[in-house]
Amino acid sequence: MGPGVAGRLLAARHHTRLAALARTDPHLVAHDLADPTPEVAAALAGAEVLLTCWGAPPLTDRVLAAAPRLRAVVHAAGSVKHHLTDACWDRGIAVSSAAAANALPVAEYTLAAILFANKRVLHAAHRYRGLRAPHDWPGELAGAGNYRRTVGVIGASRIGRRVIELLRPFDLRVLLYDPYVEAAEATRLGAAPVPLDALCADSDIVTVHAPQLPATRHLLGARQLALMPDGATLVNTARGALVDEAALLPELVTGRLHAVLDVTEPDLPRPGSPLYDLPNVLLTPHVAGSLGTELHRLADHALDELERYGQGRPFLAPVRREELHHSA
Ligand SMILES: NC(=O)c1ccc[n+]([C@@H]2O[C@H](COP(=O)([O-])OP(=O)(O)OC[C@H]3O[C@@H](n4cnc5c(N)ncnc54)[C@H](O)[C@@H]3O)[C@@H](O)[C@H]2O)c1
Ligand SMILES: O=C(O)[C@H](O)COP(=O)(O)O
Repeated sequence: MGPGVAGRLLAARHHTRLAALARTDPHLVAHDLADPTPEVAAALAGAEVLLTCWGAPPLTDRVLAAAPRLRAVVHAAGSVKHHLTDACWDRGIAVSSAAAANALPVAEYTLAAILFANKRVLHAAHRYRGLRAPHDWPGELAGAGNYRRTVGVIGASRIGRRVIELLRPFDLRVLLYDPYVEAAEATRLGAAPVPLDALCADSDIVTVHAPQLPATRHLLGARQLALMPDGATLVNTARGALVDEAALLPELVTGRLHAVLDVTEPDLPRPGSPLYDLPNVLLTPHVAGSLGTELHRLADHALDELERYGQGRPFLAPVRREELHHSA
């Protein structure tokens, strides 16, 4: 685990818990691979479990060769794609990640974005700031409200599924586009399965939850964006690359569309990008899933998994080899 990340991720109680775990099971060790001291190399040689996170160096063939006793890897973050290789599965090493735990905060952010978009909160706040006298108040905001509005969810991923779940109590129609999900499964989740173009044309809010893959680059391109109704909102908490930003910008600059963007491409828009100032855009710096206490959620999840491993129980959130190749 990288030292900076460990500092943000592990609260004092986690260090205490980790130390207690290591005491109860002498084979359970967690060390900082970023600091290749002889002591760490020796620890690696005896390590049965590794705890990794963002910022940790990838478990290359060299690291794996230096850890002959390694039986399990617990990744206290999302996708393991940039941290592990097939070699882990070839060696039968059990892998767990906190991607499922990370899904809830992102889904919560999305729910908040959807509700605020429907209530036209951004728009109202912007107008309110410019008011000089009460009689300037714009009155009813046309198109505002939840009643009978439609949310289009792209991707029945871990996060997409949680979003659909969180939307259940509201008076909203939910559409789902996911080429890998059967219609019956979409219906069971509580969403109507539709093709991508139909989702864009029929949704007041389009929210993106697919992984970044070659096939999903610019999934929302000029055609899909043009299909979105006037005044519709795009919510992107997935990856900037899924949306063709060059096609999105004019739609935002004219005010035809609104957007809530936690991710962009690159993640921090270039200096001077209109995204920073447009009144119809809410821009956040990739924080939907990993802000403050949410990092502690990931640490708690990872320590639960370490504890289960120590007790000889299977992981709650095992990662299949296929996720290396299909996940974000
Ligand atoms: N903003 C944040 O803080 C934050 C945090 C965590 C994850 N993310 C991002 O959110 C997205 C979802 O993450 P996840 O862990 O839920 O993903 P995931 O790994 O669960 O997604 C896999 C699923 O996506 C669906 N999918 C695959 N290709 C698709 C396509 N072409 N169109 C529609 N659906 C498709 C399939 O159902 C597949 O099972 C990812 O892009 C991830 O990087 C962002
Ligand atoms: O934005 C994200 O996807 C989360 O911060 C998790 O990232 P990761 O999947 O690359 O760990």
